[in-house]
Amino acid sequence: MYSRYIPPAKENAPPSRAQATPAAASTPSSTPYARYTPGQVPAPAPAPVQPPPAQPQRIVFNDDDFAPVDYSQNKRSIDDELTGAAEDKKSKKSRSKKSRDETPVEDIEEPGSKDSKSRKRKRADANQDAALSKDVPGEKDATSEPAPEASPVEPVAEPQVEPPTPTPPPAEEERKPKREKKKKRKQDDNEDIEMPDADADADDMRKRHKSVFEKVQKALQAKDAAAENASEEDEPEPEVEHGLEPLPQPEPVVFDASKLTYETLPPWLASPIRVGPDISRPFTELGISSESARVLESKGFKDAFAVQTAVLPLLLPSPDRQGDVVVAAPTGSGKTLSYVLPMVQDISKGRVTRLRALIVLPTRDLVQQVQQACEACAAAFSVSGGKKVKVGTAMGNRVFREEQSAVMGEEQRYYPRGYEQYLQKQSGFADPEESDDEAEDLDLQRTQPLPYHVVEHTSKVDVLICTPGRLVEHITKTPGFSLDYVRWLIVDEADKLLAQDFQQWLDTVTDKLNTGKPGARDFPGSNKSGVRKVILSATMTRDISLLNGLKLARPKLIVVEGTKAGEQSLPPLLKEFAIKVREPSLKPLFLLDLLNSKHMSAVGEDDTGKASAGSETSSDSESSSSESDSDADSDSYSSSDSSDDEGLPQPKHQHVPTTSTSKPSLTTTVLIFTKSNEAALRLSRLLALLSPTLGPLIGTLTSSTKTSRRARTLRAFAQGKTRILVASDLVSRGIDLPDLGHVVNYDVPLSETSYVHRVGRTARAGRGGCAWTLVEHAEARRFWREFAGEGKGKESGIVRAGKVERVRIGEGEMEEERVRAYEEALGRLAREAGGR
Ligand SMILES: Nc1ncnc2c1ncn2[C@@H]1O[C@H](COP(=O)(O)OP(=O)(O)OP(=O)(O)O)[C@@H](O)[C@H]1O
Repeated sequence: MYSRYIPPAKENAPPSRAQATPAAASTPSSTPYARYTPGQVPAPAPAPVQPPPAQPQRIVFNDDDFAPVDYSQNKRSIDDELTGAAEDKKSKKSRSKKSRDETPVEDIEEPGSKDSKSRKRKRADANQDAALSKDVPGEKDATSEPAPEASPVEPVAEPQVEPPTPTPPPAEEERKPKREKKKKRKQDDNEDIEMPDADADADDMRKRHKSVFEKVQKALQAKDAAAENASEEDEPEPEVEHGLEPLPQPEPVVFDASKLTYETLPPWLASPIRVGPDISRPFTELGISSESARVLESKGFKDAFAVQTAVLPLLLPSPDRQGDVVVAAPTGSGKTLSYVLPMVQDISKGRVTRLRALIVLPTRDLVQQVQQACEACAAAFSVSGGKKVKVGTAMGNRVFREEQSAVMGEEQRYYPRGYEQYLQKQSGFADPEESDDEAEDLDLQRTQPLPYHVVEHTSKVDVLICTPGRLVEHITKTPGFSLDYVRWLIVDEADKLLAQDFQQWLDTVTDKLNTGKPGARDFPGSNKSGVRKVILSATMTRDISLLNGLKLARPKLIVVEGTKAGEQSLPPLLKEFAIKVREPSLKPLFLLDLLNSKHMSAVGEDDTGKASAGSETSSDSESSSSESDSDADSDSYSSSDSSDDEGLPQPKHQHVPTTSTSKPSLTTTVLIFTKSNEAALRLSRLLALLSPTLGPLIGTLTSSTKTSRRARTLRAFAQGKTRILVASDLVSRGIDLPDLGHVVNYDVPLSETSYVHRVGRTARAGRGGCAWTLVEHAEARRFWREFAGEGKGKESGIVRAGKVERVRIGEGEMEEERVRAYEEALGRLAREAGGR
């Protein structure tokens, strides 16, 4: 349909395909616009077009397309004088004629002729111009190869143009009548103009005018008729419209690399409910009974924190139809209580124990931690006459059968029909039509029913706190485990849980929640119907594709001020420091120097309420170590070096004997992060070898440590028996270590998110805290740009109150004696590792 060529409709239309330079024409990706004729107004740049390859000879100039304006040349000049109406047609005609005149001449030109050379030079210049013009689409294609035609002197053969026979059809016989017609018209015109008698001029002129008017009128009528005919046809011929327009091309695929912005997010994400970080209200003002509030106060929860003040009213029963809630609030801001309180209060109003709430968390340690918060709240609501909410866990820390028994109970119920079905199933003759859900459960049944009885399964817990993998196992393998009564789905550390689809847990859970089976969560017409979903994180994703999987209903986003969904906000009282490690091979010694420095004294709050590092005058109540070990306080290494204990720590070299026999020097608690389990185990052993005084204070937490041992280690740390925890990233999320003073990034974390969660283990619940990062030379650029948000091309998305301070530890050369002791310790470590 595109083999037919239509001359350009406009003055500045691009030159024809047949006029294209040879190189341009021979380039497969070249366009019909590669040729540019100097002196013409450059055509507006069309889109790149893939031309029909090597078909210029088949291009036909069809006079019929211009039938309505078919006058002779001299006739048109008269028309021009008389009427402007014919102006357009005239110019079209003259252009088309010009185009027709040019094309065959060029096509049959002798390659070596002078005219040909000059024309080719012009064409080469034009091509160069076109190549330089960035606005011409396809210019790359036309000029990407060192085109020989670009040379102004070299004649170039026109490979696609067979010289003498440019347009074989239409046949000569068809052309003849046209030529004869033309000749005849010319004769008629000449007769009109050349009148022999001069006296008859005026008369002639009138006649001529009349004749011209008539012809114009006829032409216009003919044109109208043609237009009418054309519109009556089903589909107008596209070529009439196209001319030299680009051939239709598929839309280029454009990959949208743009990030979602607040403008492109759905309204609930774009316009969150913002909460000031300092807002606080008594729990009683938020719908918690005074008896319950008293119990909460006795457990240390006097007033609601900012996030709780905002979230509680949305989750506690209200006359409005309530929707789901997404919470983005910094680490340690009290997110756990914000969902546990309303959830437990709601469940405590029931009587029967059913599985009514699921809390999904990424690690076992977090499961245990949230379990404690739930138990505290369960106790608080049971005093005000409510049901004592039963809380269970499923995290894979015990054998599955044991966990099943802890979560689900069994009892024998007299039910002859069900027993019959059971027997049929056992013998393999069950009628699938007849089997009901109960019978399906029999598949999974473990206990033999008594005659005419069925084993009935009942939930032993109201709230199940679980890891996603174990939850899926119970859904698929535990008899009677059902989500039909689940009214609360809580996903804490949501960005992690959504990004890593553990056993496709979310699909499995949402499928089970949307079964359409009538369940106790459905109260027609009630605002309590359905499942309330609460999604939380300190580093909440705003990736819609991830959030979509949650199938949220009428969601609201709560953002604690200073945090944006998608951004990472640090606690306001956190102080951050970076220590340059001049000799990476001696990095453990730098760590040891830090641990033994005055910077590691208790972290408290100065008069201004700001956290202070290295302060000897910090409040005792802020330091677990000061409560638990007064001997260590009085004799501490730091207390002997308290000259500048206010404000920021000053760079100072501490000389620490590696075989010190003095009493434990640490008056605070420290959590040290390494890059792997292996690194954590090695480092804690090395520290103990290098500093025997610190040895008894060191604990290790890795994902390869048994859960029970991890729990013991965390308990010992909470009790102040150990003061240094060396850990892998396992505990970087969510873990709440009471009054942790310092976090040390021994290894620089892999991501911003990891940095935020690691350092967020300190400066929690409105307290101060310090984060230290040991930075080797090779890591400095990345650290300052990505994490500290300083220097060239700063990229950090971390929102912080202050700046990361530079601190120097261990000025000058390391003493030889220390280095030797370090090498010995390394050797011993290697021997121990080899002997294992
Ligand atoms: N109203 C309150 N009054 C006093 N302490 C509170 C209150 N709410 C929470 N806390 C304490 O604040 C600490 C941090 O709370 P929580 O663990 O819920 O923080 P989080 O926002 O979940 O932090 P992360 O994002 O690190 O998990 C806990 O020790 C908790 O007991």
